[in-house]
Amino acid sequence: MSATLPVIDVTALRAGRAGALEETGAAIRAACTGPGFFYISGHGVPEPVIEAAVAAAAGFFRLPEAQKRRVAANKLHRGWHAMGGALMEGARHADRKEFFSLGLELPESDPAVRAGEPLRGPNQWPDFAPAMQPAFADYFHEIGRAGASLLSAVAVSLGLSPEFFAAHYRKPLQRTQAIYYPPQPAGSAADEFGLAPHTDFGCITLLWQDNNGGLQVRERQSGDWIEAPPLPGTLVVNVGDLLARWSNDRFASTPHRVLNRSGRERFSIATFYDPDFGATVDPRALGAPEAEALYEPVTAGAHILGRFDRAFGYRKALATQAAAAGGAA
Ligand SMILES: O=C(O)CCC(=O)C(=O)O
Ligand SMILES: [Fe+2]
Repeated sequence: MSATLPVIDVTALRAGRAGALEETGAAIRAACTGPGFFYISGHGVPEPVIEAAVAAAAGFFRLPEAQKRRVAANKLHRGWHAMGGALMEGARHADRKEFFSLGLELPESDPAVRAGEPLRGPNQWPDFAPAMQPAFADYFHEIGRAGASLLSAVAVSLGLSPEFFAAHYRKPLQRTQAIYYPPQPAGSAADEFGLAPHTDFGCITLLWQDNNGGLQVRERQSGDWIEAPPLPGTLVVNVGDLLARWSNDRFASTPHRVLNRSGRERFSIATFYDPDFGATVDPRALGAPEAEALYEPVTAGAHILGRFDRAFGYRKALATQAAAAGGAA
């Protein structure tokens, strides 16, 4: 018998109906202390916004590599990440995926950018794929609203005021990534994946996936990999390491992976809805008594950068360049 992940309708939550925070919060608590994964329906991201983003991404990924390389990921993590650039911790093979990453659009004049806060600044839009900017700016905005609304119920599910997270999400480190998975080649090894088993780095992830399937989640009790199949009109939501840590491990950050055996191109859009760079993530702030706190406080930015440095080839290259520049000086 295959286990199924819960579907939580967030329509009432978004509408601000009486009792919705508590009801949705209870369902979220059950899901996050259980499988660590759930679906949301009624998320409010308009279907045309999703369709436009997916169409733009498909067009972009099908362009020649030489063209995509013109927006190769910069040190702000913005732009195109080529196949082979991401190696999950503990994996033997790099992921068989490409992705395009954007974040909060901040002008060079923004105080955080001027202060040199890592990962902050403008997005890197491909002028040769002009549909990308309008489509993904819209998607980023809409999915961010869905994330903020969801977090109000997550806060209640943790016994906090609904506004708790908003104070830590003034300039969120939200990263939205359009991902392209080519079909898994026949005869590939058992440890080759579109996306190798991993846990997400940040707080909460909202994922749109196409109809091809391929996302698998590790069931916590059995250790079995179960499918998280596409369900029309839903997003998949999961807890990341930073929220597990904040919750003092009351919430589970569950390993998951992608294996695109559909024989077709698979597209998804993952949004890591993460807090301000300087947000302090401390289980004590969520009520863990000092004697029971499992983790030291960490800033969201330091944690996420640390995980980036271990997973992404472009960051290793940057570190090598910086070391070489330092050595030459
Ligand atoms: O593409 C998917 O279905 C999953 C993406 C994911 O888990 C990630 O990007 O962290
Ligand atoms: Fe993930």
